[in-house]
Amino acid sequence: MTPLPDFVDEAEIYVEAGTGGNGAVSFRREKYVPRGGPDGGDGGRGGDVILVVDPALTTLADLRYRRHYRAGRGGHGEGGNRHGRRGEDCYVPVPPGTVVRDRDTGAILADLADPDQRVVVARGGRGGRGNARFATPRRKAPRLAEKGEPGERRWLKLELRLLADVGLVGWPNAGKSSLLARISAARPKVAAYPFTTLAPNLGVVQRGPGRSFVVADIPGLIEGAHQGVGLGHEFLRHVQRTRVLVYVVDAAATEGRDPQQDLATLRDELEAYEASLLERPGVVAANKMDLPAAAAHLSRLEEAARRWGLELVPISAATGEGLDRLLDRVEALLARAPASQPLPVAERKVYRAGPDPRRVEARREPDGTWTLHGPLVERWVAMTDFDNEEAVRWLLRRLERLGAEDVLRAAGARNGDTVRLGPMELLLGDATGSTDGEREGAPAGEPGGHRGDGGEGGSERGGRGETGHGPDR
Ligand SMILES: Nc1nc2c(ncn2[C@@H]2O[C@H](COP(=O)(O)OP(=O)(O)OP(=O)(O)O)[C@@H](O)[C@H]2O)c(=O)[nH]1
Ligand SMILES: [Mg+2]
Repeated sequence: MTPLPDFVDEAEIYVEAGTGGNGAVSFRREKYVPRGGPDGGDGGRGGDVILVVDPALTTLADLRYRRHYRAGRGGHGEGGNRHGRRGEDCYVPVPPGTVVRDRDTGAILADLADPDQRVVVARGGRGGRGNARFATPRRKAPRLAEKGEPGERRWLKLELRLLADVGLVGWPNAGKSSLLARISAARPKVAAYPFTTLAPNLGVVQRGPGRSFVVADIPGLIEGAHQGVGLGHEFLRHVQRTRVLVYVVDAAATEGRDPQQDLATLRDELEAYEASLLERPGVVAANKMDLPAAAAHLSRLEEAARRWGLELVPISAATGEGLDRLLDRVEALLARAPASQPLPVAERKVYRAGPDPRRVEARREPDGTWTLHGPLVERWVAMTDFDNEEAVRWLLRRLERLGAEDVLRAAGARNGDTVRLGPMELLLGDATGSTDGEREGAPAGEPGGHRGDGGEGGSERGGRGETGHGPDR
């Protein structure tokens, strides 16, 4: 049998959410009160592992190199009813079209087709409750606090499926590849579709501005494919994702087969795999019409097609005859075909994450200073004790990871501009410069003022999947 083509892109990764922080055992200490009430805060929730669709990605190749993804642990609670901070989430970028399964149960967790979909695949553990929560009228001084719960962990199996609009199906040698080459090569604007590993089988057909669709040339179907014979299921799985089918039939019967029978068996195979495939809009391309033998078969093939409710277009991938008509027809079917259906998702535990909390915006205030906005930024700034040098440094590192400086500069901020973070004012400087250069940019009048930990050169960082390692994973 033909070896499996590099058609299915797969990867297995291990995801582990952060453990919740422990609750604290602590008692208030006040003057003249020998022993105050319990004031141990709760531990923070562990971070989640979140898959994020990144439309710039086209393969799962990156995930084969880095296989373990862990989110940060929640902070421990502290005295004074201070709760631990939430563990940092870990983001794993995946290409559109990624189907996510639990490796061990096989259950489909998500079908990530939308360009901005995000899904939590491992939830962080709950933080433990501090002893303040355990006080009762009878037990005023509880000496116990909960431990944080472990985060979810599991192995995932990721599969990249084609998201082609049109699938070319047919017997080996019917001329599917020739057809694809022809409709892709005939127009100079056609670009190789960027799925590198899948490139030989995918083409973008561009019929005019804004009128393009993706065609998949699917390896030849043979009888028994639905049982896994030949490329079997691999192939049929991809057919499932297309919206329109083109049945490519060798009308000249060059292999000595009966074209009419070919079409019938083709339909049988599709039906046996999944009956609904028969209802998918389709058109029969009677290929090889340039060969004299073809004419004799045409009327019977046409009749068979009509019985299935399919229109037939005679073509020749060799000469180009009939291709415009075929593509017109395909376009018309696509216009009416429903968008491809996502796969049914098995597990309800998985939820869709909200909008990306990492997004940062820079705003220019009326007084000419800059401020940063975004869910994470705002939370962090609110959380930071600006009198604590360590805390401020922590905040700046976080902001650097989010690419805050790039955002500021993209928004028009220049060296020497002031950036306000809570009560602190920073001067934007040249991060690549020497330490001397950095001194220049030291904020004026800020006790123990800081700048973004300059040396780490922000823009390359904080990218793919590298985020989210908590402090003590
Ligand atoms: N005369 C003629 N030959 C054709 C035409 N289209 C394809 N062929 C020939 O038919 C043979 C098979 O073509 P392919 O395009 O490789 O067929 P395929 O359907 O992709 O085959 P598999 O990949 O094996 O499933 C090649 O020798 C082509 O040159 C056509 O319109 N006219
Ligand atoms: Mg081929």
